[in-house]
Amino acid sequence: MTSLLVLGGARSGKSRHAQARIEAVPGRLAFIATAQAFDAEMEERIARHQADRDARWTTIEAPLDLAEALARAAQEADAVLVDCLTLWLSNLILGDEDVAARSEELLAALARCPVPVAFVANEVGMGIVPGNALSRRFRDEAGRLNQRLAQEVDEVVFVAAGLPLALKGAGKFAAG
Ligand SMILES: Nc1nc2c(ncn2[C@@H]2O[C@H](COP(=O)(O)OP(=O)(O)OP(=O)(O)O)[C@@H](O)[C@H]2O)c(=O)[nH]1
Repeated sequence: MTSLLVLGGARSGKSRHAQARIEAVPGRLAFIATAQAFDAEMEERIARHQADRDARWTTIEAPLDLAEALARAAQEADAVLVDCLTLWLSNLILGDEDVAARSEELLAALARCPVPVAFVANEVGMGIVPGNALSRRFRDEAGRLNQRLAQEVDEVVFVAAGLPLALKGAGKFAAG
């Protein structure tokens, strides 16, 4: 089934773009959230996102077990949105997980996914080189993960200032 990767910076409109693309698919929709609410502001943000999704959506929260969540979501829904890969990567690094193994697991789950799936990820690393090793590792791993996903998916879009820029396979995702 076709797949989409939506890249962008913070508050670029990437989540909104990905949600709209998935909502164009008829039927039941699954939202896999990798975020965790650690404070009241994040709780409010999450509540706003939930209110923005209609009754077609179900939510699965998967801060670490993304491959398993994708396989499960694909059985219950006609299309799946994963938001976001970069936060998932951050959860893996902070949890001292094996990033390479987890990434391979995710790519295998994507290859087996029977329904359209869209991933949201941050384009990080366009600023100055971070001053500490952990941030530099995160930046490198995020770039690597985006490249891996971009190779595998049918369509890649970069969103800046709310505007989508086609990077690969324009319109191929969930067409027809
Ligand atoms: N745990 C949880 N997280 C959610 C839920 N809905 C959305 N999120 C998270 O909300 C985050 C995106 O929200 P924002 O931080 O407002 O968006 P942003 O990435 O800064 O901005 P955009 O580029 O406009 O998408 C993602 O990391 C999602 O995982 C939910 O139901 N549960």
